[in-house]
Parts: sequence; C-alpha cells; structure tokens
Amino acid sequence: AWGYGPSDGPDTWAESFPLANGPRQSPINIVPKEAQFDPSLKPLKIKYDARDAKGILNNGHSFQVDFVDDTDSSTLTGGPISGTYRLKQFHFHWGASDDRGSEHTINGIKFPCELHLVHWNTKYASFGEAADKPDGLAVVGVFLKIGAANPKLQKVLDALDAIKTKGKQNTFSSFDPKTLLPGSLDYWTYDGSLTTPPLLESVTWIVLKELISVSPAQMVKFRSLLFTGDGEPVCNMVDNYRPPQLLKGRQVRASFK
Ligand SMILES: CC(C)NC[C@H](O)COc1ccc(S(N)(=O)=O)cc1
Ligand SMILES: [Zn+2]
Repeated sequence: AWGYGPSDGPDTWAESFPLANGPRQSPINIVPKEAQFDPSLKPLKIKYDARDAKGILNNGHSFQVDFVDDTDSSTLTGGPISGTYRLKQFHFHWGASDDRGSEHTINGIKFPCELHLVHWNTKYASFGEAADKPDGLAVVGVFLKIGAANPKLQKVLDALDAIKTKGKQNTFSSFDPKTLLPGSLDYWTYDGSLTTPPLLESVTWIVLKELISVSPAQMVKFRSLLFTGDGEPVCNMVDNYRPPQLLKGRQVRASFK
C-alpha cells in the first residue's frame, strides 16, 4: 500500500496510481503575483453545525474528524463553486519539524501544517459518488504557522491520545470547524486533485490567504501519532505531505486584490 516513506512515498505513487502524472494534480506552489484577481468570484459562504461532528479516526495517513453529511446542515456555497457542497471530514498534513509539513506552498515557502476541510457536491448522491467527478469535491485549505498556541485546536489535539495507532477511532462530538478558520476568507482557487491516492482529479481547491497559528508544543501533539498499527514496529506520523505538482497550464485565481 502507499505511504510517505522512501519505498512507498509520493515518488512511487505513479506506479499504482497513473493519475499521479495527470493534468490537474495537487498540491501546487501558489505564486500570489501570478494569480489573477477575478471580480466574478463570490465570497465563500461557510455554514457548519457543531452537532454534525461524529468521530475522529487515525486512518494510517493522517487523522480525520468525520461529520454527519445526510442533510445540508454543514455546507460550503459561494466562492468559485456552484451549488451546495456538504462537509464530509477535515484532516491535516504536517512535518517532522517546523520547517515543513504543508502541501501547498506560497512562493516556495512550506508551512508546518495544513488543514483540509473536505466537501462534496450534493448534485451527486454521496461523497463516494462525487469523488471521481470533475466538479465533485471542494476542499478548503488553511495554513498553520508557528506562533501562539491556538486554543481552537486544543479539543482536537486532546483527542489524539486515544487514536495513536492506525485504525483507532473514537467518538468526537460538538465541534464547529468554523472556529478553526482565520478572520478573512480571502482565497486562491484552482482546479486540482486529491493529494493522496487515488489522486482523483475532482477537487476545486480553495486555499485561504490568512494563516492560523499553532504552537511548537501543539505541533509535538500532531507528531505523537503513529502511521503504524498496534503491534507493528513504531513509525511516527510525520511528513505526511505530497510536494507541489506541475501547474500544466492551470490558472490560479484570487478572490482579492
Ligand atoms: C475514492 C474515495 C471514495 N475515497 C477517497 C479516500 O477517502 C481519500 O479521500 C481524500 C479526501 C481528501 C483528500 S485531500 N488531502 O486532497 O484533502 C485526500 C483523500
Ligand atoms: Zn489533505
């Protein structure tokens, strides 16, 4: 199976997942000066209901917080997308040290961590149905930068001790991920893909310009997770990021001047 190590990492993924060399792969390096301001882009409209939070899972690649998505109670609309997209889960990517960990980069700069809020287009019946359609998914990306401890992260980080190893999951309730977002919803947007196998080219990426903070001690919590399952040789869950991919002629648009 795939991973982030020398023998199963991003450079090997094309062997089993030919989309790895496709025309709209993610992440990318964002060069703000080359992004075109698009006045037709609408403001992002994000409406989440804390009661939709369901569980937290170590999936062996990251950890994710899953949401109930059988109604339009937690949705993303506006921005570059048309129609209604429902929140399915959020997860993170991070590094072994504070100098790396994000998937998208800005002018080649890597951040220590990146948050992904994954939504699916309700014109399809489910996430699984939407996942391989060109307009199937919309992921909001948020960069985390080292600074003061972020109190909004703490509930998530405190839940990690119970899901240390691959496959472990726990209940996780009453959490509004909107509290993780920065004050400004200015964004860059481009057509891309899942950043992990199966690398499906189904994602409208919406990367926020404003960062949120995370402290070094909080980063240590992320790094306390394991890629490996109970009873397997221990492998710390770190550097679970794919590096930037070729733009291949794609336009990156900005919602702001
Ligand atoms: C093919 C479908 C049904 N299964 C996909 C699997 O759950 C993985 O889903 C995802 C969802 C989001 C991302 S990211 N890092 O681009 O936000 C990557 C994989
Ligand atoms: Zn992700």
